[in-house]
Formats: sequence, C-alpha cells, structure tokens
Amino acid sequence: MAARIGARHLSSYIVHIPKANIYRFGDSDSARPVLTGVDWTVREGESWAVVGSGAGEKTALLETLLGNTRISPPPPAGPLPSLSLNSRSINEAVCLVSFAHRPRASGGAFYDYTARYGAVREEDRLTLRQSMFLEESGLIRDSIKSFIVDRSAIGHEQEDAILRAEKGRRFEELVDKLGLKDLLDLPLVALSNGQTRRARIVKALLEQPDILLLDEPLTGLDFKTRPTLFHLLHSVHVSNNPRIIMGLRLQDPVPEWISHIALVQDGRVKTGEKTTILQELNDSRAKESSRSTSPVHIPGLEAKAKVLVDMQNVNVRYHERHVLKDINWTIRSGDRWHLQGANGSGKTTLLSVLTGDHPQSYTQRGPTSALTLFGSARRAHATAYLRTRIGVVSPELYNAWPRARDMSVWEAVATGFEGGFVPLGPRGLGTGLGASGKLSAHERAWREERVWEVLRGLGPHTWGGGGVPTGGETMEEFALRPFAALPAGVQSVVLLMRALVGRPPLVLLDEVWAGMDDGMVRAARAYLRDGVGIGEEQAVVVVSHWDDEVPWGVEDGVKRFRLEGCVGT
Ligand SMILES: Nc1ncnc2c1ncn2[C@@H]1O[C@H](COP(=O)(O)OP(=O)(O)OP(=O)(O)O)[C@@H](O)[C@H]1O
Repeated sequence: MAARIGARHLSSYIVHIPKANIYRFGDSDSARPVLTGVDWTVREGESWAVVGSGAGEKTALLETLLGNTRISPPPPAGPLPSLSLNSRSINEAVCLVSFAHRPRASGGAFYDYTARYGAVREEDRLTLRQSMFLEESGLIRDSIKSFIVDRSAIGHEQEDAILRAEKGRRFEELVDKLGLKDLLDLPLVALSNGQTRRARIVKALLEQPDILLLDEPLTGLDFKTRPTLFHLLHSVHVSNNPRIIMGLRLQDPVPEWISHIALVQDGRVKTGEKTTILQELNDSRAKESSRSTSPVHIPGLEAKAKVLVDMQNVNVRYHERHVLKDINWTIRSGDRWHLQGANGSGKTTLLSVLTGDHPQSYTQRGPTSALTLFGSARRAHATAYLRTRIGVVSPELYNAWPRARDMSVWEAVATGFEGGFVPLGPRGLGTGLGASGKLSAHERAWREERVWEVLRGLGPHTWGGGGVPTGGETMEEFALRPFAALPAGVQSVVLLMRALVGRPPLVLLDEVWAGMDDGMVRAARAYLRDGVGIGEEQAVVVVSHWDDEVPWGVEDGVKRFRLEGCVGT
C-alpha cells in the first residue's frame, strides 16, 4: 500500500532528484561530482528557473533532465517521473535549446561567415520558412497529431485538414508574436543573431516536446523583445504546451511568473521559492558590490587622438532592404564605445563594413559618402591588412572557428597577430604580411612574449576556479591544450586573448561574455579595464544589449552609438 501511494505521489512530480550527486558519464562515485547534494523537486503548477553563475554547472543540471549525466543514487522513477514517453524518445519529449552560442553545422571546418554580406550563394538560398517551418514537415504534423485526443472519431481527411489548420494557426501566431513575419522569405544566412535565436525558439515550440529547456534565452535578444518572449513562454507553460524550465545567468532578470529557483553555484544547487532565493542572492551581491571596482579614467585624448575610423553617410542596402542609412561615426584612439540597437538594426553589418568584410565597404564613396580606415580610403587597404589592425570577438567568429584541426590554445591565440584562422609560421606566430613576407627576429620575440602576456593576464589561474576543471595545470600546459576540446566558456576566453594579442589599434567586442562563467567574466573585465589588456591608445567598440556588460560605464566616460534600424525604407 505504502509503495502504491509512493508511486502515485512520484508520478505527480515533474522533476524529482532527491539528495544525489551528479557525475559526468564514465566518472565513478569517487571522482569529483559536477554537482553535489542535489535535492530538487518540481511539482505540478510550479514554474522554475535554473539560475547559475557557471555556464557549465547550470547547463549540467539541465542536461541531467535529458539523461546526459549520471545521477547517484539514481532517482527511483528517473529524474522526470511524470513523463510518459509512449512511442517518443526522450529527445522528442524533452528538448534543450541553448543560446549561449549559436551553433552551426560546419563539421568543425572553417566556414566563411562573411558570405551573408554578399550576393547569397545557391547553397545558402534556403529561406527561414523553408528551413524551419517547412509546410510538409512530418515532424510538425506528427507533433500536432498528439494534440488531438480522440482521432479515431474523425476521418483521415478531416483529421489532416484539422491538423493543417492547427499547424498553420500556431505557426502564424508564433512568428507574429516573435516579430519574424517579415523575415520568413529571407535567406536563413541573412538573419541577424537575435532574429535567428527567436526563430530557434519558435522551431522548438512547434516541435511540441513535453518539456522545453531554454538555456539563456535572453542572450542576444534586444530589451524590447524580452517582455514579449517572457509573456509567450508563460502562456505556453501554463497550458503545459510545453512546460518550460528556463536557464538564466545571475545577471538576467527573472520573469515575474517564475515561482521557484534552482540556484547553481560552486558545484551546489540551492532550491526554493523565488523570493527566498533572490533575497539570499541579493545579500551576497551586496557584499560583493562593496568590493566593486572604482571608476577608471578613459584617456581624454580627444584633441590629439588619431582618427581610426571615419564614416560619412555610410549606407548598406540589400535590394529594397535598407539596413544602414546615412551613418556618420568617428572612432578615435582611446575611445570606448558601446554600440547599441535592436535585433536586426544593423550592428553586425556596421562592424563588417569597418572590418572590410562587407563588399559594400568598397562602395562608400561619392559626393557625400566616404569610409576612411586608419587614415586612408577603405579601398586603399587589403582586407588581410585590416585584420592585423582590428581585433575581433563575435558570435559569428566563435561559430565559424575551425575546430576540426588539431589547434592548440597557443596557436589559436597567435593567429590573432595576422587575424587568420589557421596557424602559420614557426610556433604559429605568423609569417609577417610585409613585402618580405618574413618575420624579423625582433618581431618574432615580441609576438612570443605577447602570447605569454595575454596567457598570464587572462589564463585559468585568473578565473578563481569558476567550475572549470583545469586540474591545477601550469600555463605552459594550458597553452598546449587542444582548443576544440575546451569547454565553450574557455574557448570564448581564448578567442578574446586572440583579439587582444597583437595590440591592434581597434578592438571590436561583440557578445564577448557569451558562454563564460562568472569567474572568467570578472577576470576579463578587470583585464580590459586595468590598462594592461587594453592600452590608452587603443579604441574599443563593445556590442551588447546590456549596459552592465560593457566593461566601462558612463562614469568612466564610455560613449554610446545607437542604431535605430531602417529596414524597408
Ligand atoms: N543578405 C541579406 N539580405 C537581406 N537582408 C539582410 C541580409 N543580411 C542581413 N540582412 C538584414 O540586415 C539587418 C541587420 O542585420 P544585422 O545582423 O546587422 O543586425 P544586428 O543589429 O547585428 O542584430 P542582432 O542584435 O540580432 O545581432 C537584419 O534585419 C537582417 O535581416
């Protein structure tokens, strides 16, 4: 009798992991668990967010619900007792969509992410509608079938008509709510980061899992879209269509409708009602802020500063889509800029114009328009030269990075001197792009020392342990680690080192913190602010939808450049 009551009780739990440790598969109970002493129960009617400081730890808890980790001791009815799979696999019933970085299926080889700026190639012609919401998609049809309770009562034709209508209705509703309607017939490659992320959310909802795990859904979303997204997620959650469990970073706003939080910090999970957990979090933040950094002085070089970039009436158009209209912007050495604008307003496009990756960077000339880079018209520079003058971190670069090759951390960092994507020359320090095509001994020695400098400034010993298994390795050992095998956050730090290593006059930091855990973010912010990572003569442009992600605040003298977006005019 007691066992029957126990079983009935369990089946009303959505998640049930009573007092267990969570390990990576293959690790024994004597190994260090990823998460210790997890005691987490989600009951019917509750709305949960998993909030975490370390991207790896938070994601590990979400991955546990997918069966991708080992729980010890295993929960009697699995971590999701009420889940009835019927003929579905766990991956159909539970779907995890992660937004820390936008994945691309490139098989690990480098792909040319600048392709979206030019004429769209035949293989990239697939539109958003075709690629994600294909009319004939069996996946969608099957998932909608699961809605209809008594299918035997209606004939097949009638059933198909109802399914089509229902599918169409839901599709229309979702694309409309998330502002994708006007983009459906654009080639997929043309979509901005935020647009692509919204499309991934719609696709996941259309697949009708029982539980949808959304990890960091706010990453890359502009602030206007956040309430719309939260509202949409709430409405699908309360109708169990599907249930949502959200992964959030510590700094993300927690939606009002969330009732409970699982706080993942330093290998432990604290669960409870939202108000209690947030109160504890605020108390610990208050302690932290008393130790917060004091304002830094951004060099007031205005008068004597060199003009690095000068844009006069810059325009970018794709047929009738007018993405950048009459942009005027001057970037001087010593400047710290925060580039702002809604999803699709043209931030990435603007940066691609000033890196010279955009073909329309050549066409900015005429009676009133001009693009001057480092003192000369854009067309006077080879793009390869511009890569040595501009250090870049961006989601596009992160995703396109060649991971199939056996490239070490050292080699990945050193590619930054010449802005390439494969190691060249002895020790990967480059070949020199001068007429001789050779590096002088002096230059080689400087480059070698610079790689060590950025490793010293931003290496694992600076992250405060932050959940990354570095095993106390030396800097030399870290430098030899294969880049592709590093956790996502560590790869982000290494690509930041790459952008800084050559001390380029201009540094572009687009979504620079994506995937990094708290310790890494703190270390990188300090390094950028303290005058070591970025020199007085260097200019920096930071792209972010969050003011507090910019290492420099208004009190430091950061300037803002806001794009309003003018597509379709
Ligand atoms: N090849 C193309 N054809 C048509 N439109 C395009 C093309 N490439 C980009 N666009 C459009 O240009 C606009 C600007 O895109 P961009 O990636 O610069 O935006 P963004 O401000 O960086 O957005 P996000 O904040 O989402 O990253 C978008 O609306 C996008 O759909």
